[in-house]
Amino acid sequence: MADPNCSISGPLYTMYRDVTESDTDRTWLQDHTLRYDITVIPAGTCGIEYAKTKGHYHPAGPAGVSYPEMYQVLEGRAHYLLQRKDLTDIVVVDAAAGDMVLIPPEYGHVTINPVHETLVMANLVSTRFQSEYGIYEELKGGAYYEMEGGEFVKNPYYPAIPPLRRITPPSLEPLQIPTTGRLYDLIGNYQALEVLNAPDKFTLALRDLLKG
Ligand SMILES: O=P(O)(O)OC[C@H]1O[C@](O)(CO)[C@@H](O)[C@@H]1O
Repeated sequence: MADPNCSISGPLYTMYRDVTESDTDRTWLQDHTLRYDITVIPAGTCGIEYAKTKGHYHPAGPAGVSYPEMYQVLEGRAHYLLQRKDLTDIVVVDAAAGDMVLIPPEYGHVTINPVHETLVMANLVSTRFQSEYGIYEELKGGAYYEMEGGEFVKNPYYPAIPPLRRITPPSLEPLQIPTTGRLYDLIGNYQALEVLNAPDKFTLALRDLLKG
């Protein structure tokens, strides 16, 4: 957090791992090395900074491309603060209930709850890796902190970084991922979800995803 001594009553957020509606879905996810999770970030601030997740990067898979992740806002609003590993691009994606957001390879991510309403979001992600927290721990969070009222303040522990780009959720059409329904309903549709395990097969579409 921007203020390491800030305090908050109760947990900043809660993660429900490996959630399914049926054993059939659980088996399908396991067979395809995928996981569906739900995260709840209650409204609130720590000091004057909005509640958020800790932040992490994903490692590269065998083909050298790092694993993406797919989110959907179920309730509330989310700011997905995405930063390239080389810090040449830092983007905040403003997402509302129903929106799906894909975290592309090379980008670390923090999710911020920027409103006075509980944020509930779901994610689908490969189980073939462990999250990497190193940079976020060393540099005390993401490259920007979002303060009450919506101001983004540069994290002073970071070197010179580009200004923050603000975008709406990019279309997932180039990846042929249907985004009109529930993220959960993509379980069983490996054509849509293969990108989570094998991003190297989709490099072109992924490269341009955040171009805006
Ligand atoms: O691991 P962090 O940085 O706390 O982020 C939590 C987020 O990461 C995930 O565990 C998976 O990337 C999500 O379920 C959750 O929203």
